[in-house]
Amino acid sequence: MASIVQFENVGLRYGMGAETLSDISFTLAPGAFYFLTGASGAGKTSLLKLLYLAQRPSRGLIRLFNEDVVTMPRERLPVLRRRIGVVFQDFRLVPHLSAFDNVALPLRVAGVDEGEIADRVGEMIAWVGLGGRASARPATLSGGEQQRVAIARAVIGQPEMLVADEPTGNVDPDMAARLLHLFDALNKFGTTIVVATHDMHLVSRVPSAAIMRLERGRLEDPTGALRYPPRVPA
Ligand SMILES: Nc1ncnc2c1ncn2[C@@H]1O[C@H](COP(=O)(O)OP(=O)(O)OP(=O)(O)O)[C@@H](O)[C@H]1O
Repeated sequence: MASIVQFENVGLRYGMGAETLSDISFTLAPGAFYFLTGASGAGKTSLLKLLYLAQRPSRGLIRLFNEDVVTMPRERLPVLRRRIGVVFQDFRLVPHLSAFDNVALPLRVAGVDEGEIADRVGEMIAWVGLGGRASARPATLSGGEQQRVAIARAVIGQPEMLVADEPTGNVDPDMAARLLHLFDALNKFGTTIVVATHDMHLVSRVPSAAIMRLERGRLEDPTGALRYPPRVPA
C-alpha cells in the first residue's frame, strides 16, 4: 500500500521522565483525511511534532514521503518540511509582519512572483473572512483572527500534507465549519490532512475521515484507520 507517513514502534521521551508516546505504529495513505483525538495531555501535540519534523523520536522508525527521517542528516530535514503545511496550536505568526505578509511567506520562500502572490493571498484572506484586516499586525487581531491567518499561511502553498493542532479552538461554530470546508476542499485536491482536536462535534462533520485516538501516549484505532485508510481519492 502506498503511504505518505509510516511510524513503526515509535517512542518519545522528554528528558529522563517516562515515555510520553509509546509503541506508536500507523501508516497514513496519501490523500486521506485523519483526525487525531484524545484527552488533554494524551500526547497529540507531541505526535504532530514528530510528524512535521520538529521533534525526533527516542526510538522507532519514521518514514515521511518514503524517506527515513530518523537517520536523515539534520540539514536535509527542511527540504521535506517545506512539503508540509502546519497550523500550530499557538499560531506562531511573525509579529512584525501584516496578516497579508504572514500568509504570503511560504509563497515568497518558494519564489512565486509578486503578482501571483497578490492574487492568491488576497483570495485566501477573503476566504477566511479577513478581507478587511489584511494589513493588520498579529497583535491587533483577536485569537480567532490570528488562528485564521495561521490556517491561511499553512494552506496557501497547497502542501502535500497539512498538519493542524486544534485549528478551530478559537473560532465560533460557523467559522469552524467554514475552515473545515477549506480543509475538505484541499483534501479533494489530494492533500493528506491530519487534524488534532478534542472537539468530537468537529470530527462528526467529516464522516469519511479516519479517527486515531491517543490514550495516555498509546494509539487506539476506532475506525480501523491505521490499517485501512478509508478514503483515497482516485
Ligand atoms: N517539551 C516538553 N518537555 C517535557 N514534557 C513535555 C513537553 N511537551 C509535552 N510534554 C508533556 O507530554 C505530555 C503530552 O503533551 P502534549 O502536549 O503532547 O499533549 P496533548 O494531547 O497535545 O495535550 P493538549 O490537548 O492539552 O494540547 C504532557 O504530559 C506534557 O506535559
